Amino acid sequence: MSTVQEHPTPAAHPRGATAVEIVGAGRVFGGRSAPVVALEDVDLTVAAGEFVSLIGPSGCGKSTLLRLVADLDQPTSGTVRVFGGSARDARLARDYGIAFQQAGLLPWRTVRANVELPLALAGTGRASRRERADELLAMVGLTEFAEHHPDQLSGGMQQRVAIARALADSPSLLLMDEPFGALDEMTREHLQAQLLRICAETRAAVVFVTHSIPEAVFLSDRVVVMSPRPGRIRQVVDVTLDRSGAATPGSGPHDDAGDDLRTDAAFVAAVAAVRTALHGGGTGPRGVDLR
Ligand SMILES: Nc1ncnc2c1ncn2[C@@H]1O[C@H](COP(=O)(O)OP(=O)(O)OP(=O)(O)O)[C@@H](O)[C@H]1O
Repeated sequence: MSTVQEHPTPAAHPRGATAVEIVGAGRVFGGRSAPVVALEDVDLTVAAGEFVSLIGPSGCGKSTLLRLVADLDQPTSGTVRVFGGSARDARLARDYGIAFQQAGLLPWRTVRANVELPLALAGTGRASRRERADELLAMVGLTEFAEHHPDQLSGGMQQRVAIARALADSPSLLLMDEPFGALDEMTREHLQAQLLRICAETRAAVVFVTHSIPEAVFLSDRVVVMSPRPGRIRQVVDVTLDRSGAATPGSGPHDDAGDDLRTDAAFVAAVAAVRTALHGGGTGPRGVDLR
């Protein structure tokens, strides 16, 4: 099993301990005649190293919120700060890695060259780039496909390449929009466990959009439950699980999928808490301590 241990763990980000700070953010699409209020008055702070998932009904603004953080779109009201600066500065400084629903690979580059791209942009030398890309391709199970081109891979395989690319430069922040949505269940659980391990090693903060309640609970320190359009934060569920087992490399081929955690009573209770919040039951305790 490949790990990312030989890459240095980044110290706390030089520009501050808060990865993302969103204050009063709104996004209205369209003209005055038929405006679509995608987001309204969203406040959210993600600490450095924190894993936060966004969950909510289709069209509630999850992707829009992530795009504001990535500086792929701008809020019509409120502010978005990333590591204390503007979202634009963070984009230009390549402070974050992104893995979105569409893999977005460059079709003329090989799989390995796609994974190497963030490192090439950062000026990393050829040998180090190759070593890192091969390590990540092993992690996502695509070693044999390093010399292939994206159109020779299935959609799920392309998505795994995109995840490897997002991790290549060990970013302090990962922005992920349903990155595992197209994968079969076994691969999905394997990559969830790998992602936990990577986050434990690199202390990267993650903002993760998903439709899967178990996935959100398995991965997250906090699950942000959004309401139907106009998207607002309905409830934040704090999830306190002991993930040390799931985040530690195992010795067997299948013992890294966090199976123990997923069958734990505390995990099941957290899933129920998020489900209740999603269905509108926001009257319970804000924090759910399940240790
Ligand atoms: N570029 C755009 N122009 C107009 N409307 C948009 C645009 N992007 C998003 N919207 C609208 O904003 C709302 C939120 O969309 P968004 O994609 O953020 O939702 P989502 O929660 O990510 O949905 P899903 O779970 O289905 O991916 C939707 O009503 C969508 O139609």
